[in-house]
Amino acid sequence: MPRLLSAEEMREIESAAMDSGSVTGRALMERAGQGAVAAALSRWPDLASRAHRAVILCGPGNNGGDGFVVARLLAGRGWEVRVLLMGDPAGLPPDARANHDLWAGIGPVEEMTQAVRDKPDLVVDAIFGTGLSRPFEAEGITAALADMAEGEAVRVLALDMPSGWCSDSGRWLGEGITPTRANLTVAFHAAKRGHYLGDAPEACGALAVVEIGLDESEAGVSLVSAPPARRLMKQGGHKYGYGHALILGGGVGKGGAARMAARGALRIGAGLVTLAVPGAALQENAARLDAVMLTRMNDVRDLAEILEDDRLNALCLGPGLGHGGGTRALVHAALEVERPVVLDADAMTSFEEDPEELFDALHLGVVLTPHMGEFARLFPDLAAPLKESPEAGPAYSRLDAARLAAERAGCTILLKGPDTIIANAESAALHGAFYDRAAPWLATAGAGDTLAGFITGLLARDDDPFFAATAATWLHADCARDFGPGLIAEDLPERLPRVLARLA
Ligand SMILES: NC(=O)C1=CN([C@@H]2O[C@H](COP(=O)(O)OP(=O)(O)OC[C@H]3O[C@@H](n4cnc5c(N)ncnc54)[C@H](O)[C@@H]3O)[C@@H](O)[C@H]2O)[C@@H](O)CC1
Ligand SMILES: Nc1ncnc2c1ncn2[C@@H]1O[C@H](COP(=O)(O)OP(=O)(O)O)[C@@H](O)[C@H]1O
Ligand SMILES: [K+]
Repeated sequence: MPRLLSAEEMREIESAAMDSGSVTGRALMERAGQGAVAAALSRWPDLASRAHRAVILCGPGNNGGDGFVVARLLAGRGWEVRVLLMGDPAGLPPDARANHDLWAGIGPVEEMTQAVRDKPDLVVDAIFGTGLSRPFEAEGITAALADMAEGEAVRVLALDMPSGWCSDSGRWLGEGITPTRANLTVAFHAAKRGHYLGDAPEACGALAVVEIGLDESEAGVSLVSAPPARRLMKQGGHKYGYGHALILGGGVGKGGAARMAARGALRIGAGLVTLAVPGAALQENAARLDAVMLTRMNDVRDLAEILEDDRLNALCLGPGLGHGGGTRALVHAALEVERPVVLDADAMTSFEEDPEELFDALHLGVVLTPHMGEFARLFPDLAAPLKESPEAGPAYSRLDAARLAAERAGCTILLKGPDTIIANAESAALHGAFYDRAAPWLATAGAGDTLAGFITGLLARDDDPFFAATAATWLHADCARDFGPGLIAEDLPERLPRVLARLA
């Protein structure tokens, strides 16, 4: 899986390469500028066909240095280029200063005033990249960038990050100031976490990652990519070889969520799936189910009895289960048998008065699948800082919150959203439903129930919670993308055969 870096990890990789003598900072900066120009011309071929007008906004650090390189390269293509600098050239770091001086031999460096009134063909935002450490305070500039990226006439190219967004957290560091936007953001060497977190992906527009000659490394967190087909296909054997998932369902008239989870678990390849519901709800469920089996479970004693069959090797509790003491007792019984368990929705919310009671009972085989609301009920102190405006970068992120939660809970956490984070004590990964993987159709009732079913089905086949959570998340988004507009949650399991066939 591709790696997503923090600013610090990026600086370490860069320093290690420079210390080894394999590359200089100047060379990296030159390649960054070249890569940015190439990415822009490839995205907008009309800009490649003849000379145009550009305004380059350079900041006080190395991001600004990249901007001077871009200015020089565009001028070399015959473009009319204006360069505006924020701050004093004497304060620029050495490589940026050198590129400033090269540009100064070609054209003037103007002071960046509050407003950018020009309407050129291309504006390059090289004000701040990974080094932004304080809130960005220039409303005139940020509003102009946002405006231009919104309109049709001017293309906004951001170097590394649209300025003002924190590249570690994807959060806007400028309370009360209009957030910047770009039409294309070019990241150097690797994408940063902020390209896939929070509201920043939307502000980035499109994302291109350009190679600048640094070696691949294991630093960072994974960006979830397609799961390996070999772990998803069936190769002979008996249905019990693919596990038997048990999904607990709700009472009369409340069975839809669990039925969708059950169907998801079966479609993703669990050998067998059984839905356990109260006696009163058996009939209505029987009328809606065929391949999914049904069993009666009126209370926790029934559940304990059902679980005596140890072929039931993955459990799902939550969708439509109802809040309260009854659900808490079921969760305890499910956790006691120490089998892989997905706890979703009501199974988590039932512990909001005393999350510690839940944490004490969790084990490594558990996957908790909260959306932000549910997360805040179980981990209020970890969620609260995400609601306050950050005062400095790098800011606390959803990734930080999910990792801390996983540590506290001692299991795998899957924090849902367009940016979904999967974390446990050993690993963390981020799935971004952005750019060419946008899946806005997942914002529909029951999408989460289906995801819980996908995870449970994979856990029945392969008891690795981190794999199950990441693979299910990728497949879930792929099903939504494959279906497209008009998606409702029931469609998700029905798209799995196509998505799986494409992977094979
Ligand atoms: N690390 C690397 O390997 C490479 C970095 N490159 C570029 O260098 C950038 C990082 O450079 P820097 O670390 O110099 O960081 P930046 O250029 O992003 O900004 C840092 C500068 O801005 C100042 N600053 C931070 N917040 C401010 C605020 N709110 N108002 C005013 N000033 C503020 C800092 O004091 C510092 O002088 C990357 O984003 C990328 O564009 C590229 O040249 C390629 C290689
Ligand atoms: N705009 C979006 N883009 C991508 N994925 C989304 C979006 N909105 C929601 N999702 C995904 O859809 C699912 C919704 O789950 P959840 O909030 O639990 O809904 P429900 O309770 O209705 O099932 C999650 O997997 C979430 O990551
Ligand atoms: K920038």
